[in-house]
Amino acid sequence: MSTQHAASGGLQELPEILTSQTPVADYYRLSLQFASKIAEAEPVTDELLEALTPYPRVQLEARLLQWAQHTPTTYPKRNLQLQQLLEVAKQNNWPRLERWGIRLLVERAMVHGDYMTAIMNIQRIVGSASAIQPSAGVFDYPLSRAYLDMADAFFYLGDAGMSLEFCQFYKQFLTHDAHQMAQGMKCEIRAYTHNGAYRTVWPLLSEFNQHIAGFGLSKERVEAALAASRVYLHKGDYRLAEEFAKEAKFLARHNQLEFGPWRYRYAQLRLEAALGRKQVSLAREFWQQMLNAYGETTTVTSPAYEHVRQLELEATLLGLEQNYQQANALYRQIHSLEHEQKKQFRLLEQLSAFTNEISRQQLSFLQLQAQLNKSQSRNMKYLAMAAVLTAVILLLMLLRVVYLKRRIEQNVVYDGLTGLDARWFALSKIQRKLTRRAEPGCVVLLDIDHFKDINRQLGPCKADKVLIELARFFKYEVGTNNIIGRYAGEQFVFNLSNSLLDDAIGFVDKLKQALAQHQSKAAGPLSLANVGPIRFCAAVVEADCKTSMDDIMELCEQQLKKAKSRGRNQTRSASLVCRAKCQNG
Ligand SMILES: Nc1nc2c(ncn2[C@@H]2O[C@H](COP(=O)(O)OP(=O)(O)OP(=O)(O)O)[C@@H](O)[C@H]2O)c(=O)[nH]1
Repeated sequence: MSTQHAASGGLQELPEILTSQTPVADYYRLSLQFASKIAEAEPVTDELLEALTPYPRVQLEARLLQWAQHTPTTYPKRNLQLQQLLEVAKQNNWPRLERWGIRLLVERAMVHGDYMTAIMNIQRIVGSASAIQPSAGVFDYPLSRAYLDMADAFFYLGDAGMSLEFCQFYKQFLTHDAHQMAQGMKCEIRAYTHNGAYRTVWPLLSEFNQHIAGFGLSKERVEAALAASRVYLHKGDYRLAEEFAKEAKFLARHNQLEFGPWRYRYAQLRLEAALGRKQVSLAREFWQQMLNAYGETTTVTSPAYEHVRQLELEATLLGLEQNYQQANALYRQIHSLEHEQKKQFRLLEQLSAFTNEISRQQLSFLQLQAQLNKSQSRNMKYLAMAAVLTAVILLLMLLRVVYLKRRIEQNVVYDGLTGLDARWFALSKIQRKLTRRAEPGCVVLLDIDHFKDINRQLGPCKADKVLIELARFFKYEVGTNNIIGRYAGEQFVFNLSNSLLDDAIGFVDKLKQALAQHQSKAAGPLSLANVGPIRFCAAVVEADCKTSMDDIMELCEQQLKKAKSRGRNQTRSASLVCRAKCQNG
């Protein structure tokens, strides 16, 4: 177990905090104490756990450590305890502690040969493990480590194919890490050897040798020799298997690496080679060496698996020694253990079939959902397009309606040819002006002389333009303070506010002169330049607020008729003013 712990990292930088009497200082002091406990591998005491009560995350870390420190004699009872700690980590969203707890659970399950539990728990972290470095620490569960554990669990469970897959996952993880690559290769060699795929094993073994030679990995050289020995054993070449086991022993001794687990491994390989060659006494010797080495070591990867292997080897040995009774007893034991494992394996198969079915259904559901989403989005697209199109059509229709309404309004309110106010509109405005004012004003009705001749001379279209130009001219002269409208064909009506009768007659005279001048200046395309002098007769009627528009216009028409009867270019006037005071409004 590593002696480094993150909690001690920042402590040297914060001496004041450590000496102060604040809750934060307490926290750091206790963290320090906790870190030193890990470093010295002292048991986490209940007192320490109690002292850590105000700091639940640190306390949970200490609880996990305490769990890990206990010898796994009461598995799986204590397993439940660990599950509870994991639940706390999960509820508080402390993912690293959760992963570390799962790792402890997996390690314990592997030791007890409970490979299925191990596999199921590793699956729990695969989605959440973020740390991938092999050095991510013992207080976490890096994904690379999880894959290797998965490969081991499947191998010991007897599924070398699945094991191989996880070896390859593991190998692909950190290709730049020489040790990890070597471990991945070993993992693959083990699976291929188990499956008897020697054609694949040999090149892989030589690749492994090249790899470790390139990095000077002396430990791995021992491993390579052990792996080669295992391959030859599987092939039935016991002599070469013995040679490579001896080579492994030599390399380990040469590199001062001869420690328990390896002594156990090469003794086991030599025992198997001796059994293969039916060298009974030699096999018994290696058997003893193997047992001695096993006693020295506590770090055999999977004690449960090794236990079965040992039983198998011992049974074979006893068989060769013709001690059939004991051999049979051992075989029965192996059979029941294997039966247990097979049960586990079958359960696992059922589980994976079940999870595969779920994944398949999930997949088809997702595909269906994707299709639905696709067609839904396509429908939505069409719907949106139709909505936009309808909106555009409606908008265009609305604009058309507004336009037509305005046209209708304009035709009603304004004269369509000249743009002046229509007769009724002009008269009602003039009436309003008159009634609003106290002073009388004048209304003028004028009629263009001999317009019939202009029509005849120019034709109706050009005569229209003459009318338009005349309207523009009169509007300009009358000014914006007064109202002017088209009364009928070539007749115009306008008012002169605040003008007495004489002023209005004067204005009409000036208007006649101005028209003559205007026409004389007119040139080019202007229609006024193309006709003879235009003159008009006018009727000027003075009125006030009391007179009705009908009376005014009736008088205007009478006066106009009189003017015409006198010839052309005449003006006639009359007054409807009673000379009494008008009331405003
Ligand atoms: N081009 C055109 N001619 C119009 C329009 N309205 C009326 N007229 C013409 O104006 C002429 C009016 O004829 P009359 O009422 O006899 O009057 P006039 O020819 O001006 O003769 P007096 O008014 O008696 O001098 C007719 O020929 C109408 O066709 C119009 O909007 N456009």
